[in-house]
Parts: sequence; structure tokens; C-alpha cells
Amino acid sequence: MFKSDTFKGKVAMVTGGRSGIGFQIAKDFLLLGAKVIICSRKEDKLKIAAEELAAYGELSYQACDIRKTEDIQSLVSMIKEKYDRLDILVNNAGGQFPALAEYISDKGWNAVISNNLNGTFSMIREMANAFFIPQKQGVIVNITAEVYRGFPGMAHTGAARAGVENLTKTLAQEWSDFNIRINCVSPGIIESSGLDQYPQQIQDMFEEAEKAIPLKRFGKVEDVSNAVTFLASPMAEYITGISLFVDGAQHLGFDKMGLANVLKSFM
Ligand SMILES: CCCCCCCCC/C=C/C(=O)SCCNC(=O)CCNC(=O)[C@H](O)C(C)(C)COP(=O)(O)OP(=O)(O)OC[C@H]1O[C@@H](n2cnc3c(N)ncnc32)[C@H](O)[C@@H]1OP(=O)(O)O
Ligand SMILES: NC(=O)C1=CN([C@@H]2O[C@H](COP(=O)(O)OP(=O)(O)OC[C@H]3O[C@@H](n4cnc5c(N)ncnc54)[C@H](OP(=O)(O)O)[C@@H]3O)[C@@H](O)[C@H]2O)C=CC1
Repeated sequence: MFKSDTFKGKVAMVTGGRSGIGFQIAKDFLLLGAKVIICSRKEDKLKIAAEELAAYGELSYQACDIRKTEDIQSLVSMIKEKYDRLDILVNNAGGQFPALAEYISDKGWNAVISNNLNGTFSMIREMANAFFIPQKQGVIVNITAEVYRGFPGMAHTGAARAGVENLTKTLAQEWSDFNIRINCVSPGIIESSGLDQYPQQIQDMFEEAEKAIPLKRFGKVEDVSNAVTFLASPMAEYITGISLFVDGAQHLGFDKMGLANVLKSFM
């Protein structure tokens, strides 16, 4: 829908860009003229994705665990050397596991908080200090999850994503002087590689779950990517500090206790 030169001359970083939602975002930025960098933990899979994405434009990749500040700093060095700037950061890397709260260990809780909240903050801070603040320009889009009424069955991710949404509100104000815009996209349930990781008992409920969402379907990776490209584009130049639901109104009318109830049947 956007002109093919919407992001011409721009450099965009997409974390977790090797799969699912992140892959689609990376592809769309390339198709709209940006130079794109993707990162994730698993280098072999990252390389395969990078080879596929290179068909759409100029693509670089580097392995990086967003929980490791030294990995992020090494990514900064690569971007400095190769492009000497960064215009857009999409924090898409993340995830969690379904579990009832009483069974989440310290290690499991910390893994999810660290993956989704701490990693996102470290990435934002390092990229802002290296590029956005000195450039006095930058756009950040954080992919969270729809956690409007909490997340029964995934308390850790509910807390982490709410943390990212509040961080976004803070930085939209603190960093407005640097002309940095920052927003979140909050997906509902999206048909992507991410869903394959859920136990069969939960996957068996997907058909029923789709019917219970007001728009009667799960989202597509394109639905999320469209929102990200909009928020990153000049069309959204007066929008900062928001969370945009891409969820078919799930946050208003879908009972997430369904997930917790399935977990109660076998945990
Ligand atoms: C009704 C329909 C509704 C439908 C409901 C559908 C909702 C969809 C909404 C959201 C969808 C998505 O986000 S889809 C995206 C999904 N993608 C991902 O989640 C990918 C990224 N996730 C991950 O890498 C992992 O899940 C994560 C734990 C965050 C990070 O992994 P790490 O490598 O750091 O950690 P691990 O070594 O694996 O695990 C650390 C500890 O975490 C705990 N742990 C990890 N996996 C665990 C598991 N499966 N079950 C229990 N506990 C686990 C254990 O305590 C582990 O310690 P030990 O006991 O010592 O091993
Ligand atoms: N699909 C859905 O229904 C929903 C998804 N989301 C969120 O959207 C985002 C994308 O999900 P989706 O594409 O579906 O799932 P995927 O599991 O396919 O994507 C997760 C991506 O993040 C990367 N990643 C995970 N942890 C790290 C880390 N510590 N450092 C660097 N990269 C990491 C993974 O690569 P690697 O393994 O190589 O590190 C992978 O590319 C996630 O944050 C997810 O939680 C939110 C709501 C709903």
C-alpha cells in the first residue's frame, strides 16, 4: 500500500527477524526500500533466512542474544562500520512458555522477563546511545503482546510486556528532545511459526479460540507488519508513546482463561 520508496535511504534493524512476524517485517522494509539488518540467537537459521531475504533488497545479519549487552555492542559496531547510521529499530525478538503462575520457577520467570523486558531495554539503550541520540532522529517499534486484561496462563509475559508498554510511554517523553518516536504494536494471536511451540492440548483449542475473537480469526504476520511499517513511516510522524492493538478486538472480547483452563487440565 505504501510507495516502494517509502524507506529509501533508511537503515532498519529487526530483532528476531529470522522467523514469523520478524521475517515479514524485514521483508516489507526491504520491499519499501530500506536496508535491513536482522539478528537472532541461532546463527544457522538466521543465515538461511538472510539468504531468502536478500532476494528483496540489501540485507545484513548477525547473531545476537538480546539478553547479552556485549552481543548488542558487537551489533552496534557492525552497523557503524557498514552503514554509519540507524533509522529504525524494531524490537520483535521475544517469547515465553505457557504455565500456570504457581508452577513458574525463578529461572523460568527470569528467562521470560529477561528475554522480553530486559533485552528490549538493552537494545533500545544501546541503539539510542550509538545512533538515535547523536543523530537526533530515530524510530522505535516494540512488538509486545495483547495483555490488556492480564494474561492468564502466561503471567510472566503479561508482566514483561506491560513493562515494555510503560517503558515506551516514558521514553516517548524523555527522548522527544532527540526527535525519537517510540511505539508498541500489541498482537493478539497471530498465525506464525511462534504458535508451533505450544503444546498439542493448546493447539487443539485454536479453532474454538478463533471463533471467540470478535473478528473471528487469528491475525496474519502481514497484519502485524502493516502496523509496524505504518508506525515507522512518516505517515505516523505525530504518533509516539502508544500501543496499537493488532488483535481483531481480542483485548475487548476474548477470554484468555481458556488457556489457563487447558493448562489446569494437564499441569
Ligand atoms: C485458548 C487458546 C489460547 C492460545 C494462546 C496462544 C497465545 C499466543 C500469544 C503469544 C504467542 C507468542 O508469543 S508466539 C512466540 C513464541 N516464540 C517463543 O517463545 C520463542 C522464544 N522463547 C524462548 O526462547 C523460551 O521460551 C524462553 C523461556 C523465553 C527463553 O529460553 P531460554 O533459552 O533462556 O531458557 P530455557 O533454558 O529454555 O529455559 C529457562 C527456564 O525457563 C523455564 N521453561 C522454559 N521453557 C519451559 C516450558 N516449556 N515449560 C515450563 N518451563 C519452561 C524452565 O524453568 C527453564 O529452566 P530449566 O527447567 O532449567 O530448563
Ligand atoms: N505469534 C503470536 O501469536 C504472537 C507473537 N508475539 C510476539 O511477537 C514476536 C515474534 O513472534 P513470532 O514470530 O510469532 O514467533 P517466533 O518464535 O517465530 O519468533 C521469535 C523470534 O525471536 C528470536 N529470539 C527469541 N529470543 C531471542 C533473544 N534472546 N535474542 C535474539 N533473538 C531472540 C527468535 O530467533 P532465535 O531462536 O534464533 O533466537 C525468533 O526469530 C515475539 O516477541 C512474540 O512473543 C506476541 C503476541 C502473539
